[in-house]
Amino acid sequence: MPSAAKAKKAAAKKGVASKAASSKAAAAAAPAPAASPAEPVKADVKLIFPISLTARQRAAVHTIGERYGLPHISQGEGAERHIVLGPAGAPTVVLAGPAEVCDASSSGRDSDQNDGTSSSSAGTSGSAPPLSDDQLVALIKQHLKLDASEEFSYTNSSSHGGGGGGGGGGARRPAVGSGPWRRAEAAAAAKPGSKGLLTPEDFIAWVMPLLEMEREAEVAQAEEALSAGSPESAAAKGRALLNLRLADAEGGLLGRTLLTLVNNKGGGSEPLPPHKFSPHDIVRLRPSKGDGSGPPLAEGVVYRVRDSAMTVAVDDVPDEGLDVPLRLEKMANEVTYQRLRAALTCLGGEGQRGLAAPLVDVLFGRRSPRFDSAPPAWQPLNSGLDESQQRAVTLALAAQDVALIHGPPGTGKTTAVIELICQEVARGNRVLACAASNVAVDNLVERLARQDSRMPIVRVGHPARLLPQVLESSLEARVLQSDNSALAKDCRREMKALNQRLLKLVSRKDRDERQAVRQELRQLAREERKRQERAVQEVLQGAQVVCTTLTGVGSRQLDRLQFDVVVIDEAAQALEPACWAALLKGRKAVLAGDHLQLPPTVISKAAARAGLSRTLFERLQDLWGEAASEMLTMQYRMNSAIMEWSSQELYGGRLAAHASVAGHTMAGLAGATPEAAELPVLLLVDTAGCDMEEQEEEEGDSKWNDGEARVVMEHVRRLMAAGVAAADIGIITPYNAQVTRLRELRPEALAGRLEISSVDGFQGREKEAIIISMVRSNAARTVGFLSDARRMNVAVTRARRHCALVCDSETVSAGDPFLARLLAYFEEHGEYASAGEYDAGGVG
Ligand SMILES: Nc1ncnc2c1ncn2[C@@H]1O[C@H](COP(=O)(O)OP(=O)(O)OP(=O)(O)O)[C@@H](O)[C@H]1O
Repeated sequence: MPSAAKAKKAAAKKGVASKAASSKAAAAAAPAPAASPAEPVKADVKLIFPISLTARQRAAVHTIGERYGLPHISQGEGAERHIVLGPAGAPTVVLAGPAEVCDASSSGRDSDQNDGTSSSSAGTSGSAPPLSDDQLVALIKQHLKLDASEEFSYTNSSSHGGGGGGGGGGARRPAVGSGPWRRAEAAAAAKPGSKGLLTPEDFIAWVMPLLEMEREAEVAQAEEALSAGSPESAAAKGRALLNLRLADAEGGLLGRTLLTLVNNKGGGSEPLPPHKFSPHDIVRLRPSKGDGSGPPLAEGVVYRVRDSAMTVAVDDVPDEGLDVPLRLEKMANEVTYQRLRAALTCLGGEGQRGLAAPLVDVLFGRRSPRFDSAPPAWQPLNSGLDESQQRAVTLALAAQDVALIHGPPGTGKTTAVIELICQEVARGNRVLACAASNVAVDNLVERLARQDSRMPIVRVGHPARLLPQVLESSLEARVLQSDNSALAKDCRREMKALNQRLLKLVSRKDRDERQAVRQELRQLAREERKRQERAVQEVLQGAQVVCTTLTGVGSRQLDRLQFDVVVIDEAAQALEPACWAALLKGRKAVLAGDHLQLPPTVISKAAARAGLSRTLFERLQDLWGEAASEMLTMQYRMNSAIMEWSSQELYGGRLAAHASVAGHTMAGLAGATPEAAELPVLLLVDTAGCDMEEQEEEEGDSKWNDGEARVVMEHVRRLMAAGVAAADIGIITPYNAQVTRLRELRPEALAGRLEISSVDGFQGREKEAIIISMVRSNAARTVGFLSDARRMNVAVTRARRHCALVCDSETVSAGDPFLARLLAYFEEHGEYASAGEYDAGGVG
């Protein structure tokens, strides 16, 4: 290693390692507030906390707010994100960092941790050193004048219930262990008269304008890209594809036609230009030439995207106009907003909440969650369920209104959800199983079918949006198999014959017969509609599990259906209004998710700032916390060195690695060569001082970094030389422009195997080896949205055996304390390499 790089490494190590050590100590102290309620306090100041709080500390501050009845919100985005605790109109106290504790606290604790930072108004500056847990507690007690002897101890939620028939409890029943039931009641008691709680009416009044802002932002984004500029600029933004040729049109997707479009250049063999289309997008097809103002040739849904072809499912194929160069445009999806508004209107009308009325009360904190008094007896169908998964299923089965399953990465929340659904079905209950994304819903359908092939499942959704392997369970496929559907088909056949006859009845003398045929046609049309509707209703009524996306719940077909249980998987990725469409259909709700992974996408920055991206899952964690939730703690993906960073930084050190994965390394992979033994579990490739600066797009604000992209590809070569298959490697970068750059550098032969994607594209997935390209390298030390802890949590925890971080340590460490701790962790527990050596091909 060149000496300059060594010096940089030493300096960087000194700076970040000490922070990592303090973070570890903080995690060990883990001051989540005790769950029991306290007298509401009347604070005469409001506190603004520094952004350097760990995610767990932030969660603790919110819980303290809940506990003492104090307003508490997160404000700002990225580097500006901070928490405000206390009444809105009160004078502000900006908390700077550890020094303040020593200046102002009478406790005198933690003086050894004081690093001399000014306590004045460094405020939300990211440069303030992190507060330890003790310091955070001391500051809160001091400023809010809380009882100094008040204990804030980390509470363990694992004490309620056992699996496989153990556990259980009830609102009036002495809890098993400390049990969630009593905590729920007590927490409810701390909210006398529900004062200060959000009502459904408040929520609707607050969220409707935010949804409108979001709709406008989405429409503006689509329209601006398509009409404000030239078609070429829409294409440059990835929202239009120009000069396409129709290569194929095939029927068969349950009545739709699949149009396959290819690049007109090079006779259709060239790849499509870079674009932002993905399966399920709503699209419009028109001639490539022209200003795009006339009616489109067709509208449809993207069915499949390949490097060199895009397949679109359309309801109606135009008779002509498809033989010219074509343009495909990506549209805004207005239907989603109509459905969200309809669900909220229903929530707003007390009389319209039906069997969900008690649930609504619990979800708005007016009543505490209730649990069965007798322990639920159940025998796991999946005999491999671990203890925390069994506890989660027990809790959800015992719940009468709501239960939350918090599943950190790889801990098997979907596994627990599948077991729960099977158990509910075995009890004769009807289940509505949802998730925000189609992929997540299809995953549920597939895994349910695997668990019990005879389970009557129906997947509701546009066939173009479903994975081929679940088409058989789709509503349309099931409807086609029904008797009523066959009768409807007969009606259509007869109508066709009558229409042909009608065409021939043109003379005056045929008038009476014409009228009779028309009359018959009307009757047949009515009959056909009735049969179709009956077929749909019969299939849906007969299904014990209906699976659909949260948006799909708003479809007309599900209008009158009600369920015993509504299960929402990946709930932390769903907007709260989207959840309501599903929740209003059930008596009880079970939400599984991880609010410490990626939040839902919100396009409008203003709406996100105002709180639209705060999910119901997060809100319920704050409202009921451990009273109604179970955290899964055993993960089945990561080597423990990878897991430990995430566990300490975000999950209070509570994650454990299952023995089957705790020590697995690249050397243990099938096909690994002796070089694989040299691959560390954690690797930091540092570009500091290597002249690898970030660059920015002219249109749009994405960024890329050529130097990093080369280093990443060099590391791919090193992994492959060690016998790692390209399909076992994933490259993650937070910036779309870097995704494009990396794909350009990817050897053609690896195109279908070496996956390169944004963090969002990898959520819920895993690879044996993950390489993260962080891109940011600038003199101003700005890191932008890299500092979002949830994004980085998802990126790192996709890796099973090896995780490599490629970044400029000077920019990244200086830009954000959370990232500084991440780098320190990698250095301390992994290996360090200079990108200079890497770029020259000198490593490995
Ligand atoms: N009890 C168990 N024993 C063995 N393997 C398990 C167990 N539970 C889950 N797994 C495995 O761990 C992996 C992750 O499980 P699952 O997809 O249910 O987790 P998840 O929490 O939903 O994941 P993610 O955080 O990625 O969304 C799967 O391969 C699953 O088969």
